[in-house]
Amino acid sequence: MSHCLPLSPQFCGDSGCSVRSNSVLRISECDLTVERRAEIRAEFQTFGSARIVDFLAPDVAAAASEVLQSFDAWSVVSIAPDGTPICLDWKDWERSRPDGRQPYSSNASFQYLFKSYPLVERLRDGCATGVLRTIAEYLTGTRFRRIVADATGHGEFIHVDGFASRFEAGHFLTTHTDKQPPGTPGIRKVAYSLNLTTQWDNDWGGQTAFWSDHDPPICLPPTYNTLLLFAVPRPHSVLYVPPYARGARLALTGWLHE
Ligand SMILES: O=C(O)CCC(=O)C(=O)O
Ligand SMILES: [Fe+2]
Repeated sequence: MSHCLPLSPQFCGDSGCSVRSNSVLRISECDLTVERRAEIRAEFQTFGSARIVDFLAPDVAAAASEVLQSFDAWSVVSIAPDGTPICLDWKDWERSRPDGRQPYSSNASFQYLFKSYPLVERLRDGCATGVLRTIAEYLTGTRFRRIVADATGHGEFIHVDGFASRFEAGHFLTTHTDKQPPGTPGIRKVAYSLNLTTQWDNDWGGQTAFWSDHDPPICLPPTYNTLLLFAVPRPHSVLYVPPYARGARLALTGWLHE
């Protein structure tokens, strides 16, 4: 996946997005029993993926969901016909492509179209604010890395990146493995996706699908406040959100690097 380039603080673009941020993150590590942690690890080791429900404290998840719902600093990301990644402010995208739900046609086998916000980059350049900043600090901190190391049986992770995504009608992400783009730091070992959509209809697409030559596909609906972890590389996609979908699929996604 491509990501928008970091901006300098004067160009943050989300200065209007002041949010309450005093909630203290009380997250799964303390809440998960030893048995539950062992179950999650066994699930990950058997299936290459695991889900942790009720991941964020309820007030934190609700605040983040609300902020992302009314967020304005999205870029539309996609791949241009010549194969170059696109990352355009969503308003410019709509101006330049009045039917913005239609992706560029491309000969490439990989294509995507959705709204993205480079949360961890914004944390680093000092632009992330409010509850999103709090969560970004948590996701890049040692505690989250320890939880994921425990849940997956991996060794220590050295680096975490992440972005927020918003999939609306017409959006999708075709099959890819999350294999490391050349020149980026670390080695991706585990992908995470924390869903923050409060209400989602199964008929609205947006499921995370895992594909295999040998096993039946696995199709996971975006479940609110559930953290999905899966091993990298692994073929997966986010299914097309049809024109009749009335909601937006909101998630925080990224990778833990070894
Ligand atoms: O949001 C998801 O479920 C997965 C997203 C994904 O695969 C990606 O951004 O690379
Ligand atoms: Fe992916």
